Amino acid sequence: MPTEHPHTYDVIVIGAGPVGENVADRTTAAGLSTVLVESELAGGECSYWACEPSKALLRPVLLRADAAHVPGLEAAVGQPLDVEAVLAHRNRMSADWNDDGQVEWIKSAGIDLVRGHGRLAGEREVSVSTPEGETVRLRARHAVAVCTGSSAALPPLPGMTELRPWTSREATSAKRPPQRLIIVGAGVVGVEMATAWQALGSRVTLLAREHGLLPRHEPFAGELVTERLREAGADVRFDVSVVTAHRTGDGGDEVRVTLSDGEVVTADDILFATGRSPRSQDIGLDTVGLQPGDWLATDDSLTVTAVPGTWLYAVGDVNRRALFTHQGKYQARVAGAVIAARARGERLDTGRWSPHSSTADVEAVPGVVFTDPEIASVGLTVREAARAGRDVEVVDYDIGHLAGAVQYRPDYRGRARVLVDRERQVVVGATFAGPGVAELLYSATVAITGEVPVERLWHAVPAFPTISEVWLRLLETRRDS
Ligand SMILES: Cc1cc2nc3c(=O)[nH]c(=O)nc-3n(C[C@H](O)[C@H](O)[C@H](O)COP(=O)(O)OP(=O)(O)OC[C@H]3O[C@@H](n4cnc5c(N)ncnc54)[C@H](O)[C@@H]3O)c2cc1C
Ligand SMILES: NC(=O)c1ccc[n+]([C@@H]2O[C@H](COP(=O)([O-])OP(=O)(O)OC[C@H]3O[C@@H](n4cnc5c(N)ncnc54)[C@H](O)[C@@H]3O)[C@@H](O)[C@H]2O)c1
Repeated sequence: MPTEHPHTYDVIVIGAGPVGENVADRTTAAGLSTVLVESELAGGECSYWACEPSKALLRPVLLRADAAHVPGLEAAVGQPLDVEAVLAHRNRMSADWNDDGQVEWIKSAGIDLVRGHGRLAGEREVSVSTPEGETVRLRARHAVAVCTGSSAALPPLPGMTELRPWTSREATSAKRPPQRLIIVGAGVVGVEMATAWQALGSRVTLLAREHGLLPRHEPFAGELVTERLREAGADVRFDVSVVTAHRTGDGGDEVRVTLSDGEVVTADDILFATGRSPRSQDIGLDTVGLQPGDWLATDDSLTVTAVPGTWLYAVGDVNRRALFTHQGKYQARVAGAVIAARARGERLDTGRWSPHSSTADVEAVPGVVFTDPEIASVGLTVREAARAGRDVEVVDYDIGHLAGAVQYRPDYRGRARVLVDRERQVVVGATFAGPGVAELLYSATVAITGEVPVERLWHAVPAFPTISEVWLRLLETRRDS
């Protein structure tokens, strides 16, 4: 039976992933009473089945790939990885799938937490089905923020239940490496998990329906990752899709996949890394006139524009603007400021790059793919610039020519590209592909969001001998071309 009197808060946040937690933090800091509703583990996908465990699996792999090529270290790192130790580290970095630490933080920030499945129940109302079988009704004075994230999207193949495929959840939490692993999908999850499990002892077959890996990146990024994956022993195939997939053998312990080119591939497990779906199927969208299962479109203030009254917000993966933790947390800071301003009756400041406008998740989304080599990108690619009709200069440089790169790893292979807006003379896109480039990305992000004139970049002098000298070489290449 529903309880009689709804609990009233200024703000209700559905979903205590990294994004929901940050919305709640900002609204609480602004003096608004806030409740978080969480159906699984506070901390969300990122903490337990995405960023944290995947990077914990990859860090030893990438460090070893670098160290194995540094003179004097080959022998020291020549042994196979200690798989048990890597998996134990992964478990620790996932807090052993226990959210006590997060709950403690939520309490210490002055935020209330209600455990259970939250659903919108009309304007400013949320009903929560608790694990105890009760229904708790919540009412918001000002805002409801939907921060329910995304889950793995599986292709519509027959027999999926019997196939028992891995999604990103199993790929990041598996207790041991399968002997053979088929991975379907050439995006970020596919290539990162191929890199990790191949190094941890699985024989990986990576199936791309595109003609290359990482189709949303500059083509050279996917080419370098393909080269290294093949050197590591992975079977990387392009232009193929799965026609049928089923389990065979004793107890169904073998997966048998027929491909569009007629080939048959077998393995112990199969991972579908084929994109994401919004977690919006069962959150009461129909009670506010929206379609269950849809992504929640917002304007730059993160307000769901299809619902009148500026009380409903969608923040993080569920709005599909930029599916990254850091970008969702950026949106959370903006949404928190917007909710607080509206609650105080203030006018919003919604110009580009202003406190109430989520601008960077359109103009300058940084992302690192933690493969060997790392791929770090922000802003436009050449393909995106062409699609948007932007007139850009494209400047390329071979990072392997840098003294800093050779110091880093004598066999360094890598490439950098920046796109310069011809009219405004500012950088609008950058991609770095090579070992150790992840930490370069912030410099490019500052150049783009700060709209730093290219001529001024000559005065930003990179230290010798570092990989950052790539900035100087890119400027010289542009000047001399
Ligand atoms: C394998 C993998 C690796 C990744 N690595 C990175 C990385 O290195 N860096 C990076 O920036 N991004 C990475 N991402 C993306 C990142 O995980 C997401 O962008 C991020 O988790 C989105 O945060 P969120 O809070 O919007 O959603 P989520 O993290 O999905 O959290 C949503 C929360 O809402 C809860 N919830 C859902 N429905 C309800 C409901 N009805 N009631 C109550 N609670 C509900 C869920 O239980 C969950 O806790 C990775 C993704 C994957 C799949
Ligand atoms: N390091 C990071 O920051 C990181 C790591 C992992 C994931 N992520 C985020 O998570 C998001 C999801 O990643 P993802 O790799 O699942 O999705 P994605 O959209 O990046 O890639 C999906 C891939 O699957 C392919 N695909 C889709 N349907 C298919 C089908 N039916 N058959 C064969 N191939 C199919 C696509 O062509 C594409 O190559 C990313 O957009 C990224 O923002 C970030």
